Amino acid sequence: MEKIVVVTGANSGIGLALCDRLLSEDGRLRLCLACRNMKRAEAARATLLVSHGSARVDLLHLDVGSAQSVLSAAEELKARYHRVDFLYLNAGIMPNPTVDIRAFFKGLFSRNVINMFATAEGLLTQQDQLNSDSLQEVFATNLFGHFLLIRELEPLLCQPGHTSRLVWTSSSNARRSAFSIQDIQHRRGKEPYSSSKYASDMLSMALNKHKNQQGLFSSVICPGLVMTNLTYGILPSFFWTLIMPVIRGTESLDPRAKYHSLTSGLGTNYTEPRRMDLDDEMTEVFFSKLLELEKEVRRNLSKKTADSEHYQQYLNEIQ
Ligand SMILES: NC(=O)C1=CN([C@@H]2O[C@H](COP(=O)(O)OP(=O)(O)OC[C@H]3O[C@@H](n4cnc5c(N)ncnc54)[C@H](OP(=O)(O)O)[C@@H]3O)[C@@H](O)[C@H]2O)C=CC1
Ligand SMILES: CC(C)=CCC[C@@H](C)[C@H]1CC[C@H]2C3=C(CC[C@]12C)[C@@]1(C)CCC(=O)[C@@H](C)[C@@H]1CC3
Repeated sequence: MEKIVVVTGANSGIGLALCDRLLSEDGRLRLCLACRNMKRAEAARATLLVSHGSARVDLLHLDVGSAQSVLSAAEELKARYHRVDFLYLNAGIMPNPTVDIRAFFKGLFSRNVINMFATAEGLLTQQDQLNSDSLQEVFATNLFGHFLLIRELEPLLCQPGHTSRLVWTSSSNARRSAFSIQDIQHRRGKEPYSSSKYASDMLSMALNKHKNQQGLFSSVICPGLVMTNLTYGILPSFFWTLIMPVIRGTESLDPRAKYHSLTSGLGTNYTEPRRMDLDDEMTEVFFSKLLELEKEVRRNLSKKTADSEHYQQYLNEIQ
């Protein structure tokens, strides 16, 4: 049977490489590239078709950082497909990253050096902002937009007698201490990326608890440090070329494990499951907070739509 695979943030970096790999593994699948920029999505499709000429590659406009766009994209998916077998929740941002150079050199001569290179703990901060739904942009993009998408796609993901999979592109930068259950959007901190990735680890576990009975399974992977637009936003490419041979200590289906992609000292690539630092009770509280926030975002959207309809009606009347 033809498998339907949807990948968010599929037009570059890890998402595009993943699509290429998926098509190499199974030429019969139907791939949907869900991207916010259709020009880039078309270019990605063209690239994929060069090496997989007969592949079925669809495009979908999806900005995971906008609740309205997520709802429209979900409607479109429901109109196009009867089922989604794999949903890769890959789109992600790390805006305005700053590297703490002092902490880097301090860490270089400490016992924590390997952990520092693998997780960037204590090295990276970002500057976040509010998006058009008044949510923190990193939380909205890396986590909440994907959560809303899953909720909207439940009819395609939870089908009797059928199994569907969610795969989150998380990170070894996900850290419990960067996340606060009192501040799930990370409004007050300086590590929104780390917080959002920890939140996706928790959400994956919560979804397994709540949705496994309905045939929906979620897992988390960490691709390790990969040279993409995201990393080029941290440091320029020539710098990475210089330090990459030294620091390519990469990370990557047990619901409590994160699948880390790693490279040994001899350059052999392998994956290793590692247990995530998750707390059952906090995960449940987080899940209910997301459901509450979902209601609020939906209420605000309906109000916005009603307001613009009234305004349109008013304009029609005065014309
Ligand atoms: N590179 C690395 O070392 C690591 C990356 N990751 C994770 O991997 C994932 C992919 O990142 P990576 O490939 O590195 O970086 P890229 O910047 O190359 O890819 C990110 C993708 O997400 C898309 N995207 C960003 N914001 C949105 C949005 N609002 N709606 C839809 N799509 C969006 C981008 O689209 P556009 O081109 O339009 O910006 C792009 O296609 C991210 O979740 C990242 O956190 C995890 C661990 C390590
Ligand atoms: C300033 C100098 C000389 C070196 C700085 C190196 C760091 C910029 C670099 C070391 C470990 C890296 C790392 C990431 C970003 C860049 C580093 C901090 C990530 C946080 C990138 C995104 C991810 O999701 C993680 C898996 C990466 C972990 C390692």
